[in-house]
Amino acid sequence: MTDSLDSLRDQIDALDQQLQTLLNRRAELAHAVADVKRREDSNPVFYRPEREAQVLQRIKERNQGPIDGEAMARLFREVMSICLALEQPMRVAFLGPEGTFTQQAALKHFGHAVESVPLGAIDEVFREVEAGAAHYGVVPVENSTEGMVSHTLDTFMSSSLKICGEVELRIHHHLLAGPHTRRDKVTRVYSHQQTLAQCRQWLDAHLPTVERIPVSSNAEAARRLRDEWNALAIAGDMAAELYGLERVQSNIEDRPDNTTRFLVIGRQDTPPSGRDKTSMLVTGKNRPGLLSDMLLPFREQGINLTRLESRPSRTANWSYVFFIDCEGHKEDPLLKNVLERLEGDGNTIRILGSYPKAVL
Ligand SMILES: O=C(O)C(=O)C[C@]1(C(=O)O)C=C[C@@H](O)C=C1
Repeated sequence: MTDSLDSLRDQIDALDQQLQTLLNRRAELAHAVADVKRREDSNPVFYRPEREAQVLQRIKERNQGPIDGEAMARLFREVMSICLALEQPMRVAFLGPEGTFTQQAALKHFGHAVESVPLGAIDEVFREVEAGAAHYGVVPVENSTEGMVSHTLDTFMSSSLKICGEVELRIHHHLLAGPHTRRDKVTRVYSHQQTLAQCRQWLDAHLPTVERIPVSSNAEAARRLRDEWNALAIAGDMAAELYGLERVQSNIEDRPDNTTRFLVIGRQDTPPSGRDKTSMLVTGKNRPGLLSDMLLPFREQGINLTRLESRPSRTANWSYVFFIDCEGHKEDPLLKNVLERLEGDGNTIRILGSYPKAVL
């Protein structure tokens, strides 16, 4: 005979009580961990990205369902966010305004117990963290459709901050209307330049005569609709919700796998987690074969490169800086060997950071 509704609810109540007790016990242990950190270090680092990545990865691997592994990991992400806030309240700066995909990425990575602080430009996020006004920052670094965010790469060249983590976000763009929008009188659509480019084919097919106006961010595009009657905007879920906009059409991005990668920046080095990446800046004397010689040690040691970008070095014309991402941690023997080889060949290397691969 199947259980009655009341009996099932009684079982749920009993489990909820156990879960509540266990979660508070876990929080007590987080407090104790914070005490150990304070005893061991006069300038303790409470946020441990390598530990969080290990916890979340293990949650996903051992999950038996029926809750989906990703959903279970997101649940524990929030539990750890609350535990970390008990150890030390966190301020995380991000490329604003409120409602940007960067804020979405910051909350996905740190959970909702952090104080997220919107700033107007990428270099302002770096400065906020450098000044100690925020513990960490989150900035966009590349999009699968439009490529790299050059302002982020350029800012690293003049910053001492380290990369402590990465976040990958599937990007869905929606066509939005404001409370005063007259659908039959629309003459313009607002969005960030990259977003307009990522929706180019859809706009050509559906709004070919509507003027496309780039603004500083998708959230700013959404914000403008509050006061305008002849405009539409393209933005994501958070911006639509934040500014109370109506979805005219969902998911208008040209590429369904459109993903943006974000970097977490801070002032700490991150120990190995077991599933890491390393980002570095490499410069060398401009000569034929410079780049191929730079890449040879990686191939010889069997280390996979995940990104390679070049940017003008700004020190001399036609002199370039190479941004290289590879798998592994800078403490790994094979990668250490590669770095020694590169320096031995006369290149200058600056490790931007070794950090856990994105788990969520
Ligand atoms: O293990 C630690 O170092 C903790 O502080 C505990 C904990 C957790 O809740 O599991 C919380 C914050 C850290 O970023 C990592 C993990």
